[in-house]
Amino acid sequence: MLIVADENIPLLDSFFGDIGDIRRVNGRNLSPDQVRDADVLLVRSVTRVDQALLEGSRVRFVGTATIGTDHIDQAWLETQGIGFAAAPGCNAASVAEYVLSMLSLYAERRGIEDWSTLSVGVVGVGNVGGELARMLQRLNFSVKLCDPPRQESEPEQAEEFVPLAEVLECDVVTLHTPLTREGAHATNRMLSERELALLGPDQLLINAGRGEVIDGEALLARLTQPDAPTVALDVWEHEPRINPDLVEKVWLATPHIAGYSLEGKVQGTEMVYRALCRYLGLPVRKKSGQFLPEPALSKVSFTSSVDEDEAVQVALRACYDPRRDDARLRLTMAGTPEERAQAFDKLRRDYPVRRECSSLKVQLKGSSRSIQDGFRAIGFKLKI
Ligand SMILES: NC(=O)c1ccc[n+]([C@@H]2O[C@H](COP(=O)([O-])OP(=O)(O)OC[C@H]3O[C@@H](n4cnc5c(N)ncnc54)[C@H](O)[C@@H]3O)[C@@H](O)[C@H]2O)c1
Ligand SMILES: O=C(O)[C@H](O)[C@H](O)COP(=O)(O)O
Repeated sequence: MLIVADENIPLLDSFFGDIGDIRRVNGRNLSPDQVRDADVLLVRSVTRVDQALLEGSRVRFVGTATIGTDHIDQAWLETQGIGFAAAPGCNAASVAEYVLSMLSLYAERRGIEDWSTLSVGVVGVGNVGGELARMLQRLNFSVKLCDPPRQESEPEQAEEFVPLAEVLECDVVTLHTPLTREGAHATNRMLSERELALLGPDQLLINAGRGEVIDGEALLARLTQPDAPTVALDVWEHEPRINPDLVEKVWLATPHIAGYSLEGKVQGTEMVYRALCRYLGLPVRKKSGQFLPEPALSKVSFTSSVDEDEAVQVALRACYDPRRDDARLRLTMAGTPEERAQAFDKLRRDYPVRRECSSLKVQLKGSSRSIQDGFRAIGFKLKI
């Protein structure tokens, strides 16, 4: 069996080595010739999988080691009887930690002592937005949720949700919707000139969903106005050819790495492996946990005199501080458009190992119940 796989999927040999021969490819430029003789195709978000790529090939199963599926023409795969699996939720904790770090940095930037006084609006309350909202609620933030598809399909939970306009009143608005172009709740350019005009200078807008959910031109125009909101973007229109003018105007700019914790990536591989085993009728023998190395930072300890919020944020930023990724991206902005696009992909391909908060043991001497709850909310392991 031939498995053609994106070279950026980690642990290909460990998970798939005994299922078939693996051919590693650059997912960004995959051509029909490279997949024609494959039985299985494993991709990440940068490969468009559709009729143009697969027609006439031997491919019977496609897996994407990602949460997002907007790069896959699932309807066409179905018409061809080609099996398909994604990795829902694999990197949800990683994205939630990215957002929490943003909140910590934003509170500091604004001189806000207690970060939980910021109100947070979550748009798209699925695996990522749901996980984030749970963490925020346990950390005592006031949280508003916007998810019209869920509001409609879960009438018993309907009062949990508010309209987009109400969420846009929060101190922080964070986007976690998929990219959809059709239907009553299509998200393509969901935030355009009109919605962006509702945001003011004391607000932070974060996009960690898909770039096209915000109209980039409208955002750039809004950011040139004196009363513009603060903006943090992880995802961009036209990746990897992102707009350097937008990077310049954005507060924190990262190259689509919010979900790039090692745990998130390895769980993505594991979920696709499990789905392929099911498809082929093979036993599932491997788990992501067996391949995760000891983290470089495995323990932190705090004394009893520590301030609760400060301790949680120190530990959080020790695991992930987006300013490093922002600095790396800005350094690539000087080149030609082609050099910038290559640099964007290179930053993602060579991404340093980043571990989730769950990999860090926190020792708290003589701590209160509420400080323990704060750490637990984000998934740290506690040693009391
Ligand atoms: N930046 C990153 O690294 C990164 C990582 C993971 C996922 N993502 C993106 O985040 C998206 C969300 O991930 P998820 O795992 O939570 O997906 P999910 O499918 O579990 O949840 C998405 C939620 O968005 C809701 N939604 C759809 N249209 C909406 C609209 N118009 N307004 C408000 N809500 C709407 C859906 O009802 C659903 O509840 C993915 O589709 C992917 O594109 C980005
Ligand atoms: O959809 C996802 O899971 C994320 O956006 C993911 O982090 C994308 O990573 P990529 O496949 O582009 O490496």
